[in-house]
Amino acid sequence: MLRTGNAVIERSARDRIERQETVSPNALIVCESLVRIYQTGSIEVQALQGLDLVVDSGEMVAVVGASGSGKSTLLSILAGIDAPTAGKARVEQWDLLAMSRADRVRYRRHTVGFVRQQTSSNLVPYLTSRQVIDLPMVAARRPVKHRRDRVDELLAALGVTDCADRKPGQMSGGQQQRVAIAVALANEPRVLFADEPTGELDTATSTEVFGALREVNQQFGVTVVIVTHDQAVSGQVERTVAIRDGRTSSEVLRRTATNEDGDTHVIAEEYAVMDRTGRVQIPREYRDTLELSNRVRLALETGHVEIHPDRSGR
Ligand SMILES: Nc1ncnc2c1ncn2[C@@H]1O[C@H](COP(=O)(O)OP(=O)(O)OP(=O)(O)O)[C@@H](O)[C@H]1O
Repeated sequence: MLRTGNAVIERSARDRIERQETVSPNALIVCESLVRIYQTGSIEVQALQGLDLVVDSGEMVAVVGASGSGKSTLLSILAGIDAPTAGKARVEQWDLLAMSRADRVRYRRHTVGFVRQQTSSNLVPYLTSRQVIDLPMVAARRPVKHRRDRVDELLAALGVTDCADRKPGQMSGGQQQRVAIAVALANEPRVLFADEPTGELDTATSTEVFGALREVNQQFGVTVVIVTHDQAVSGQVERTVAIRDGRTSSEVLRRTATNEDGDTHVIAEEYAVMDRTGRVQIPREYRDTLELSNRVRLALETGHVEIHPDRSGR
């Protein structure tokens, strides 16, 4: 019981310590209670309403959610394109709420890479692949020899060496997206963000582009965060984070297990996401099935918590 002022203080200190411990030391991206409000005239839209997310260094994560749930807003904030209204957002050592304009330029140039859905908007119509991959390195004032070697390395890693001297109009959609990934990786960012990178592509080409993202994740150790509607894509990453109404609502974790006969299979488990204050969203189908409404009874059992419908009749 927290009756006295001192006890309350003790508890908040403990909560703070527990909070620090819950963020893994390997965390590269940390969002806590992140809020983004857009104001258009007198209308206010809360695109992010207290979103929590942690992504570890080297992870490949898919972010899914209905249209308007806040996925693109989240990615724009993390990529340094948009600024949050409140909350906490950290990528590597950068605090995204307290960056100066110069910091933001440095952050976008060196820490993150971004691939957009529209294949055409990632590239420049009159530049060849070699020239467009070189551009971010010219902006970062990298030496000529380094630039030349890095272009060759990226073209080879993404399987588009044969497209080195072609312009976007001379390449397929899949080839254009692979060159776009190379452009995003030119300055060796820690994180690659991709907003619906396979949205304009057919299934076979989507698989090819997704394979390229996986390849760079493994080969270069770059952390990859993909916003997608594509079930095939989200089903192939180890972690899928679902956003609903501007908050993270659930996560699916996948792992490979081997049975007694030595056969391997993928196990996917869905988890609800609990926020910093202990709030958990119960899926609608569970609420409907058990007729859970505004009041439920909680019971702490050994190793789990039970939620019961309110049968008090009041
Ligand atoms: N610049 C803006 N001005 C006003 N409202 C905006 C702006 N950008 C996004 N919104 C609103 O914020 C909410 C979240 O939008 P967002 O684009 O992040 O969702 P999304 O999940 O990426 O959707 P989609 O899958 O359709 O791209 C929506 O209600 C949207 O209308």
